[in-house]
Amino acid sequence: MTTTLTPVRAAISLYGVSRVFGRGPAAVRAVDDVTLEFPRGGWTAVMGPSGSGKSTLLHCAAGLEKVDNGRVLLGDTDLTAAGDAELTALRRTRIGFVFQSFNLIGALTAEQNIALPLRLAGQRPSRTAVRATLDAVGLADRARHRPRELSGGQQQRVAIARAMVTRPEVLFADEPTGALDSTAARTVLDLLRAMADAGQSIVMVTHDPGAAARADAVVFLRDGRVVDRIAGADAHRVADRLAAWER
Ligand SMILES: Nc1ncnc2c1ncn2[C@@H]1O[C@H](COP(=O)(O)OP(=O)(O)OP(=O)(O)O)[C@@H](O)[C@H]1O
Repeated sequence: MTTTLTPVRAAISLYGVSRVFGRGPAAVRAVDDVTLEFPRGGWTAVMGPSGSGKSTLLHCAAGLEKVDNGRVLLGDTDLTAAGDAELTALRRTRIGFVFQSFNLIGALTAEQNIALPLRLAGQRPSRTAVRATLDAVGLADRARHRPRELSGGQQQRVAIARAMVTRPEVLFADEPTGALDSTAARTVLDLLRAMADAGQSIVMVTHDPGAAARADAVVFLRDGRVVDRIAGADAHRVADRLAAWER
């Protein structure tokens, strides 16, 4: 008999994941028994009414937040079984995270911001590698600029480059276009689309049906639970579906 190993299909798998804030009658089940796979090489958007648990789910999936119940797997690595040191190492090398507010370090140039995760992971960043990452987000000519000398859209692209410099298996983005005007948002979404087309796994929380429609699939949350999933939908269909769950 031959044994074949089944390749892990999902970039991130959640099994029965719950995250509860507070205790007793005041307890909030921000994520409530969620079982969900984010496919490898796919771009998934997470939508839902305000307070439905999107950010908490994203943080649990990225190992930024402990879960109260269930398991989170990155590929076949169990994040929920990892100790703090292992989790820190995983977050630095195998996971990238982009925030709505960019979170760049103001005193550092674009290329220094991008090199930071490599330094934190104990590597000596090569200037060529850092410049290549900056080039990939269309900002080769902004290497020496500090965040305040960049537009919001450029800052977010530096933040994406910083998240990507370690070649993470999954890029998580929490409202990456939430602070951008529509032109800058489109540039950032074009970049994410190109990355997904090149095989990058992306999980993105957004309120914007237009942004969600650029993803391959949209997962809808309500009261901490997954209530719906659609694929290949345009912005109108995403907006209609979101409105239905907001009622
Ligand atoms: N640290 C915390 N302590 C207590 N309650 C929290 C905490 N973080 C989130 N919550 C609660 O958990 C629920 C889900 O919050 P979460 O931020 O995940 O929702 P969201 O869908 O991302 O919301 P929004 O769209 O408004 O950003 C909310 O009821 C929120 O008040």
